[in-house]
Amino acid sequence: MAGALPTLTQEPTYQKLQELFDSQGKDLNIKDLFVKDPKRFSKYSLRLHTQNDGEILLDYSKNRINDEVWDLLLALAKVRRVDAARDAMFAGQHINITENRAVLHTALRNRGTDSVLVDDKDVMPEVRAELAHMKEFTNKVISGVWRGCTGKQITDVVNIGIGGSDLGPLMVTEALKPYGKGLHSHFVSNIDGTHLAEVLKKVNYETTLFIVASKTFTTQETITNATSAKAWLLDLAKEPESVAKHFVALSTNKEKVTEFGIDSANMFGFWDWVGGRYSLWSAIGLSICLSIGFENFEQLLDGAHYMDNHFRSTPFEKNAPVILALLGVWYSNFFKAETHALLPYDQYLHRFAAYFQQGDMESNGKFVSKAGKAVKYSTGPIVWGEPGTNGQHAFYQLIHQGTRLIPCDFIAPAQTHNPIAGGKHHKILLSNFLAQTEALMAGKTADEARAELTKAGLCGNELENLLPHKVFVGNRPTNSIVVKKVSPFTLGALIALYEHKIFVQGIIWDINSFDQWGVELGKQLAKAIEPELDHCNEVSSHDSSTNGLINFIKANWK
Ligand SMILES: O=P(O)(O)OC[C@H]1O[C@@H](O)[C@H](O)[C@@H](O)[C@@H]1O
Repeated sequence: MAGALPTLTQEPTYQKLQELFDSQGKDLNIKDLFVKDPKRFSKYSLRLHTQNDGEILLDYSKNRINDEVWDLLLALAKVRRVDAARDAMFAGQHINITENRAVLHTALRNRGTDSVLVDDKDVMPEVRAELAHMKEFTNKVISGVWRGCTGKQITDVVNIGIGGSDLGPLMVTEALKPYGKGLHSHFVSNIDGTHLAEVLKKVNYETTLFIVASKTFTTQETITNATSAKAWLLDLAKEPESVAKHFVALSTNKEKVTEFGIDSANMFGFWDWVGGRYSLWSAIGLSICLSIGFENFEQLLDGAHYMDNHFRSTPFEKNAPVILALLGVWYSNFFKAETHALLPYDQYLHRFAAYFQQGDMESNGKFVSKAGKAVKYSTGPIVWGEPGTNGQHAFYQLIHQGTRLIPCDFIAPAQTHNPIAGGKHHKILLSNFLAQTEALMAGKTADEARAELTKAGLCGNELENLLPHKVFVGNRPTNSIVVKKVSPFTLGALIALYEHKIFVQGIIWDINSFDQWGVELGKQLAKAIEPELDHCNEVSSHDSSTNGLINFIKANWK
């Protein structure tokens, strides 16, 4: 076993990167780099050939890197032993050290014949059995063999879950709407009664299937929502037996599922080595299966498996997740960029950024190293974004002319599922995507702006006053990821690409990307406050702000 690594900032390669950043890296200008090197695009882009869904292009040439920087970043991945860490994950080692668990969402989409060992046991037979159960159930519901308590066919599926038990299924179901098999999908996550109430207004109890999705089956929001949905059903159906026709559970906790009143025959299981935010590939994906059919779900798994193989077997310089991760480290740790924008130019991907807010921020939003020491460098960025072109008319102003550096990933499909108006919409959409990355990189100099204003007839003070506002400094970095079409396969590959990017960054930052203790404190305090809301007396046990808020609410909520 190799010895412990120095802390990141003591790592000689990191220190060399810092020197390089100070001496020249911070001043690299992407536009100049393109002028100097006509082959820059072919040098800093990758084309991944997939079996059946065309190529995936990753263009990372519009970044503030040159060969020297890039070689050192690649060297950093090597000295931080990303390869050994990756192999340990795929081998089922307990890399989630604070929970003493393996991290094996990759086993869920292991489409080959290889076995995957966790604590010396091959988990693949169980994984395949669970997939077979999901397939059987999906086919029964879609074909109408599975019927509601009054004999009617299921038309609506309501997934009740939160966090990883909601965001993935919701994002994928939305992204793959063109592959829908006819069932209407609904998602209830928020404890706010409005969420459930609004969904219940839209559905008929006789034709609705509720999926209670919770890894632990103890999450307060999910259990409360599921209990209210069950009460709604029983109120209308009258018969307790109706629950068996209208409720299924996705969980690792059989005991709690049974306690809730769902027959274990209607439970789809998974395992503690599947993290919540990596669980859409497991039984948690049942609502995806019901939306797009099991064959398409398998395509999603195939796409992710394709990316897993790419990540496992490709040298770092051609390895898409490693490339994205290193660029993120360059901007977070050296340029001190605080955020990272995900900008899909595809309306179907409108929840993509929201999904990776959990994927990235819950994984890498950590301030202590694996050894429990406070780190002295930035870890996970703030992830955000909206689909183009909506974002352009909202926050792109700040990306172009604000004072902060915001590295952006643009994601676009060459083909649309909706080529309406003879493809005009898609052509405009893609032109905007292409123009934005060009504009962010090239900017507009004062001379260019002056020439434009002069041409428009301005002169004198009027021109001089307006001029600085018309300048774009440019040099804003972007990655572009282009797929042929957003299909189940390409989406699976894209999601796995980002999962592995997050993994690589977690290794470089020496943090545990697989726990989420930071969500617990608020839950604990909420449990203490809840009974206080029932007391008639004013509350005085907290700080004066929290007391004031509680007492104001108590005085006004009834
Ligand atoms: O699936 P469960 O057990 O209901 O958990 C839902 C979510 O619960 C949150 O508390 C966690 O931060 C998430 O990671 C998790 O996905």
